[in-house]
Order: sequence, then C-alpha cells, then structure tokens
Amino acid sequence: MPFSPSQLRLYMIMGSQDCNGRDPVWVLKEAIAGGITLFQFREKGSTLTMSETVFLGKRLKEICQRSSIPFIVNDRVDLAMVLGADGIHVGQEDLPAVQVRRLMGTEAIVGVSCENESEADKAIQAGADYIGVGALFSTRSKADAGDPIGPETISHIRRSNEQGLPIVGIGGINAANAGSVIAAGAAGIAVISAITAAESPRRSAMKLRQVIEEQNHTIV
Ligand SMILES: Cc1ncc(COP(=O)(O)OP(=O)(O)O)c(N)n1
Ligand SMILES: Cc1ncsc1CCOP(=O)(O)O
Ligand SMILES: [Mg+2]
Repeated sequence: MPFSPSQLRLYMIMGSQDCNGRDPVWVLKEAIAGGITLFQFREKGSTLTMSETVFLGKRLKEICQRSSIPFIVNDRVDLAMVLGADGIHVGQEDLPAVQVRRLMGTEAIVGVSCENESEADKAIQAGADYIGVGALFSTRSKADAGDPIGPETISHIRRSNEQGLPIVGIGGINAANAGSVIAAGAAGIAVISAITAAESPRRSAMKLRQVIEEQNHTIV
C-alpha cells in the first residue's frame, strides 16, 4: 500500500507501557473502531522482554493489517524487519534516516522527528516520507521531550519546506488543541495518551477524528 499523507490524519502511538494495565490488543482494536489512520508500535521503557515484544508486535500488526492501517515501528530497524512492518519512525538520536531508508528499502514508510527547519531539510534529503514535529505541548508520555515548542513551529517548518513534505504534530495533543495543530499546517496529529489513557479509546479517537475533519473543512 503506497504511503499517502492522508494516512497521517490520526496517528496513534502505543506500547504496553501506555495502557495502564489494559490489554494493548483491546486498546488498539477500540482505537481502530474509532477511526485512527496510522499506528506506531513504541515499546519503550516497558518490562517486556524482546521475545514478548515481538509476540505483542505480531498481534498488533495483524490487527492493523486486517483494517488496512499501516503498521510503523518506533526506533528499531531490526524489530521492524522481524515484524514485516510497513515503516519505521526515527528521531534525531536514532539510526540516521538515510541508513534507515537504505535498510528498509524504497517501499517502506520512513518518518523522522524534527524540531526545526534544518532537521527537516536533512530528513527530506534522507528520503523521509513525513516528519513528526514536537513536543508541541507539554506531555507526560515522554520523559525527555523537552520544553513544548508550540504549533507555530509547524507553520515555520512548513514555510521553509518547499517539497511540502507532510508534517504530523505530536506531544500533548488532545481534542481541545488538535484544531490548532491542523490550522498550523499539519497533515495530522500523533497521540499516545489522548487515546490510550481515555476511558473509551474508541470514543476518544472518534472525537479527535471529528475535530480534525472539521478543521480540514474550515481550511479548505
Ligand atoms: C510521529 C512521531 N513523531 C515523533 C516521535 C518521537 O521520536 P523520537 O524523538 O525518536 O522519540 P521516541 O519516540 O523514540 O522516544 C515519534 N515517536 N513519532
Ligand atoms: C513520542 C513523543 N515524541 C514527542 S512528544 C511524544 C509523546 C506524545 O505522547 P502524548 O500524546 O501522550 O503527549
Ligand atoms: Mg526515537
């Protein structure tokens, strides 16, 4: 399935550490029913062994595949390959995007985290399909996220990004501020806790989709 920027609209990220004891399989199924468009498996700082991580990743990938939701792996090319992932997301501290592209091939979706124009330029040169910009707002899901950089950073990067590489905003995004991220020029939002910590992941995803579609409608 070739990558389309519309797949970034509601990008859910999750590992078992984000589920507060609930079953990640259930959380993902509910989120898919609520309308997520892309999924990233981010098993980070959890207690799972590597073989448990592979086991969980396989189950989550199968669920995504059944619903035609692309399955992205965070950070690890080895895990992405073992799981037959559709793509990988790397940050500035991870394996460089240019090597990731070489290892994963031309078909894979490659996403890169960027905080400024020069990181975005490098990601474009490396052959990224999209960039993740954040943390836009304060977040409790990533201890080393740094100070919030605000949705205006998306507008700055967009203005200097002539190729128009799609941008997904991340960090502290919820139904109340998602509209401002889309209004700043993002193709979509990436969230962890807004879905994984919600009482109903399905209703939360539905609400986020509604905000995104309404904001897109206003822009068009
Ligand atoms: C869509 C998306 N954007 C940004 C990130 C953050 O990546 P990184 O900076 O490498 O941090 P970790 O997620 O690895 O802790 C992301 N994962 N996804
Ligand atoms: C992975 C990541 N990268 C930047 S902020 C962040 C965490 C996003 O989680 P939340 O949506 O719960 O703020
Ligand atoms: Mg990373």
